[in-house]
Amino acid sequence: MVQEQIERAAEHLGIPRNAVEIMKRPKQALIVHFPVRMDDGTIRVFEGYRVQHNDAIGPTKGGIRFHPGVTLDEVKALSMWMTFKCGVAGLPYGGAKGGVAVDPHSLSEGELERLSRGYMEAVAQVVGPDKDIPAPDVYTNPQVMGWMMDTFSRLHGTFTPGVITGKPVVIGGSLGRSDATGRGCVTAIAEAAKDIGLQLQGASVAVQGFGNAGRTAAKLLANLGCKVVAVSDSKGALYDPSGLDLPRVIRAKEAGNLLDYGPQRIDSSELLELDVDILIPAALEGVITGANAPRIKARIVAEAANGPTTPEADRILHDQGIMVIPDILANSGGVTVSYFEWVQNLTNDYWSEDEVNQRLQRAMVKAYRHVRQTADQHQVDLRTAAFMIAMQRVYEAMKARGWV
Ligand SMILES: NC(=O)C1=CN([C@@H]2O[C@H](COP(=O)(O)OP(=O)(O)OC[C@H]3O[C@@H](n4cnc5c(N)ncnc54)[C@H](O)[C@@H]3O)[C@@H](O)[C@H]2O)C=CC1
Ligand SMILES: O=C(O)CCC(=O)C(=O)O
Repeated sequence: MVQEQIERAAEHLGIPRNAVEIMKRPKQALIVHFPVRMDDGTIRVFEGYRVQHNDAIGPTKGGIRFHPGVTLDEVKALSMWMTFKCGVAGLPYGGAKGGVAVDPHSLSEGELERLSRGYMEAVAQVVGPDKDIPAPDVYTNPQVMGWMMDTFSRLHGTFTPGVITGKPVVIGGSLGRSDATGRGCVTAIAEAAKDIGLQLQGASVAVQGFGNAGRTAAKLLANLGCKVVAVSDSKGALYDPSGLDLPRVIRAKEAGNLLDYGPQRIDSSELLELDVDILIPAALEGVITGANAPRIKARIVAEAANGPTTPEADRILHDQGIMVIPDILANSGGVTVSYFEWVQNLTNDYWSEDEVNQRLQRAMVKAYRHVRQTADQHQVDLRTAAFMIAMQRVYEAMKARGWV
């Protein structure tokens, strides 16, 4: 998918073929196997990855995913999206990603801590505050970042908060980071809504995935007057055309099962095809495909998730006049505030939540407007425009460094 997206953007850019070829592959991929002692005394060996795609612009950056479906190929693609996300957001970073194939929900707290520390110890040689800076992704959270920061700091004998972002605030995390991905996504949606004349007051919203990204996006859109009619997680989906009671949904999710909200349930696959104004895929890749895209009715699809739409589906949505705010723009609020966290760690100067949110707002509006203007100028969709901006920047950095 990402290689096809690169090729599509390259058609509109005058950059040399060798530069495109460099961007189509990650620079390096580390595969590690590390032992973790389980609570019953046995040892399990886990396979983990850290893939660094391109570091022309600066140190690489990107989250760590703990999910049973993680593969090396998936992590490679996610590392590539990170380079272009940082490029479109104008951050001084290249892209990377990490992952372990594991179901963290099947582990005890102690096992999860040993897994997190074991992974960091295994990849410590390739990460660092001026090398590669991890962060949270699916099924990892501030506590996991805290354990990893501690392990790295102990290995180096120096308190090193800048090695990882998304940490608990008390050990150098940034205020506003937990909400940043959803908040940034909502800013992009608000800009897009203005462009197509959609009133957010009363607009209907469906959100696939009710974690860090999806839950915050739902909450903030509800604050803006939208009606959140459907949400889902890995266990199933809720739908109420008159609007879900979000605080009650959140309570059900926090108590262990989203579906305990009530009988307003639908099949998870139906959520994407609901007649809503705004659809937010906020779970995993490849959920909007050539098969279901013709039935998607939303006016705006805002990709909080990475890679939710296949290139074939992209073409179909475009032909249907549906506005897709691409992942590398829509979810770039997370890495933008991660960058703010890293700056705060390196300077020891800590900002208020208001300051973080205001800077995020400015960054998102600027990135969105730049993408929109490029799309209009070249008569391309927003994803192609976002890739064009990012690829041009990466190319210029590679040229300035004498790589091409
Ligand atoms: N956390 C962050 O800062 C960022 C996350 N993202 C992307 O956002 C997406 C979600 O990540 P997070 O919210 O961080 O993860 P999370 O672990 O906080 O939440 C994931 C959510 O997706 C749900 N889910 C899993 N499988 C599902 C399925 N088949 N159908 C419906 N829901 C399903 C889970 O139940 C959970 O509610 C991912 O694609 C991630 O790469 C992108 C940028 C930054
Ligand atoms: O916050 C970060 O550094 C990266 C988050 C991430 O993994 C993503 O944007 O997909």
